[in-house]
Amino acid sequence: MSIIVANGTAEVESNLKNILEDVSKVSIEEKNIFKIGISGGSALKYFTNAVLAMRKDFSKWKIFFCDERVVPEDSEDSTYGTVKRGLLMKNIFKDEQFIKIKPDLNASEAAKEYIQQMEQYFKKGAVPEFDVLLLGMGPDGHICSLFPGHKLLDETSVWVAPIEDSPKPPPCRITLTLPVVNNARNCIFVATGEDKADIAKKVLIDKDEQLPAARVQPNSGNLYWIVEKAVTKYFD
Ligand SMILES: O=C1O[C@H](COP(=O)(O)O)[C@@H](O)[C@H](O)[C@H]1O
Repeated sequence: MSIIVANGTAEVESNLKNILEDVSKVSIEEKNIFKIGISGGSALKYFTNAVLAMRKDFSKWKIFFCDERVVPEDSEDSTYGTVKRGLLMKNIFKDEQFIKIKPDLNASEAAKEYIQQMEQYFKKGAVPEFDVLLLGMGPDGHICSLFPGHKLLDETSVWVAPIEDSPKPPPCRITLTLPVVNNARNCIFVATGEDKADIAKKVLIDKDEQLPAARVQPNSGNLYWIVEKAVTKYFD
């Protein structure tokens, strides 16, 4: 595990940019495609700024969602909608580069349909291997839409699961499951702000596996934590 301590959010973004540039180059050289899963919330803002700072050809990128809220695309809660209102409009990516949910389905149907879309990009019968999963961590230690104490944390039978009782609104979402998260070639966390200091200590120092973020332990991939200095307040 690499913990990168950044002085402020601009440094968080530049570290993220550097890692994304390196790993996307490797994936494209090896396979002619780069498959990344992005998270919502604060991670999305850092992803957007990192991408905007890159001057490169993004045509080989395929962008999936680590989790998505089952809401209309024009809702502020829609992660795809937020991307669309930002990066797409700036002509950085084409719409067809995004593998997005069908928001008119219910959560259970949307999760099944998302798996079908993923099957076009990953080997059927094997756990999908993302090149990168960009992860955020909620103040309760949740990742994707996998919350502490929720039964979905132990879900191993599907790649993508529905959740209809998310403790954080909106309640209906779909999420990658932990076996998929831990099969990624690179998991990159970004965590900023003093309000994440307490949970970061529990995850990174105490390694409390009740917390979803502490259960991100890639099978053979790399784990990066890019944290703002304020997040490390209780590390000593
Ligand atoms: O609801 C969600 O929250 C987490 C964490 O968000 P943050 O704003 O505290 O960083 C996010 O990673 C996840 O994708 C999102 O759906």
